Amino acid sequence: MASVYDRHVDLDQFMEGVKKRNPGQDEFIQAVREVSQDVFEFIEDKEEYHEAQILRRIAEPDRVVSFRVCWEDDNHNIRVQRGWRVQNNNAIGPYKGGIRFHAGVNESVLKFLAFEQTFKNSLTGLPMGGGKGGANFNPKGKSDAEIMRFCQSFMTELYRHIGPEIDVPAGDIGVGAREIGFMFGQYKRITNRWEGVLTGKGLEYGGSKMRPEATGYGAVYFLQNMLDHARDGIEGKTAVISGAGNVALHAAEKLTELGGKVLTMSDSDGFLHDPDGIDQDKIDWIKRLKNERRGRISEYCDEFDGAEFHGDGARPWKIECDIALPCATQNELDEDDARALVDNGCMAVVEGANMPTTLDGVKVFHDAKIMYAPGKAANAGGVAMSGLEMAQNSERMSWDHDRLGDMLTEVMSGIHDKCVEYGGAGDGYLDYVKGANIAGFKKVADAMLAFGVV
Ligand SMILES: NC(=O)C1=CN([C@@H]2O[C@H](COP(=O)(O)OP(=O)(O)OC[C@H]3O[C@@H](n4cnc5c(N)ncnc54)[C@H](O)[C@@H]3O)[C@@H](O)[C@H]2O)C=CC1
Ligand SMILES: O=C(O)CCC(=O)C(=O)O
Repeated sequence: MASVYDRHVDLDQFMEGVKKRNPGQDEFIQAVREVSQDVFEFIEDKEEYHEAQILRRIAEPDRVVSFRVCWEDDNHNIRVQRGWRVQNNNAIGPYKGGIRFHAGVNESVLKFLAFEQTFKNSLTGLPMGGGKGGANFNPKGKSDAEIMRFCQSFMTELYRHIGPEIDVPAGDIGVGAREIGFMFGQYKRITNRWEGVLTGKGLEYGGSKMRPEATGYGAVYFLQNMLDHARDGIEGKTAVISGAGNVALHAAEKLTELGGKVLTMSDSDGFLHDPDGIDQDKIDWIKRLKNERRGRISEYCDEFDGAEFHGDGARPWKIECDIALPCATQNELDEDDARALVDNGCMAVVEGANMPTTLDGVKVFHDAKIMYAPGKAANAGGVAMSGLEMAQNSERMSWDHDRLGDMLTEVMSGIHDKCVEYGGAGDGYLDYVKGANIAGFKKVADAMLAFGVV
């Protein structure tokens, strides 16, 4: 048995070590395995990466901070939640990544997200390291005042760990413009500093145009690049989308604009199927439902004739489509779902969410040789726009919509190019997972080599 210090452990021995060091952290172990299988192949004949134990170091967060978040609900009950910030790696820039408020948040989920973010941020070409944070707080059904008190309490601890040159959080599930506003206000109050410490801010106080749209639009631009590469296009294609949040709605909007027909959207209660297509007017209605009335997606079927709701947490993957865009959460598309998509003729899967497909599901897509873009490549438009928000804050300027739109399309096609460069499978199939993993790894690894043993 090789020791953990042996620089020539194989993939299985490496993963045994990861499992031992991170007991019970299934999501984190899954994310490390997905990256490691490609990176091991890439570094096979590259002694410098083995010697410096680079992969082992990237898979060990620089630090994980956890803290108590105490707040008072509207009935004057004292509530206690746990908050975290995982600072995974800052080799190429300040830690950067969203904050998630969701009942299912735990250390494993945030470690997997921070690990993935490290490679994603590297792929954007911008100087950002990888981090992620959040709390096991369920915002569903909470009043605005409760959300404000929770955000203020969360920031009252988090502020000491972040800063524009240290770690710059943003939104993620359960954290949108409202929550970023409350957290930014509290940071400013505590520190007496106005600085670009968060991204996804409102336009009145340093936010970037295009940030709300960037993740969903970027995913569709990535799809466009994939289809171009295969000499095809979006016009006339049907799409199945999960989620009804920031990423899902903007992906639906851009797909519709480019001539695609969106058939489904979902939330944790289930999914709606609208065979007539969810057009821009319907998307605007869902935006108001989710962002203003904070209602459930099932209400759509009371409003629009011909749409059907599938409840009990049902997922939309059995609906026949050309394209699938999982845009809700991790592990929402398993092996059976993947098989249903392939059997129904789906030609491309593009991940708006982070790690929405299980490892067995990914294998189904690869075996069937359909186009499959992992989240770290396809949903990088959001964090790329956040990087541009940081740049605008640093130079005290605000760039216009067209300039930012052009930069977003350039970043997405740059990521596609990197996947093409590193993702060739030898038989003509383009393995986007391999391409994204290797290109994302190489930049971070080379920076770490330059620093020596730190
Ligand atoms: N907001 C951003 O800029 C980025 C978000 N992402 C990823 O995209 C995904 C969605 O994030 P956002 O749209 O920002 O969040 P959001 O909070 O705006 O929307 C999340 C959506 O997912 C649904 N959802 C949450 N948990 C679920 C569950 N257990 N089962 C089924 N549906 C569930 C919610 O009902 C909601 O429709 C996440 O995986 C996030 O990490 C990735 C890159 C950037
Ligand atoms: O904009 C950001 O900093 C983070 C976005 C994010 O959380 C993600 O890419 O998963």
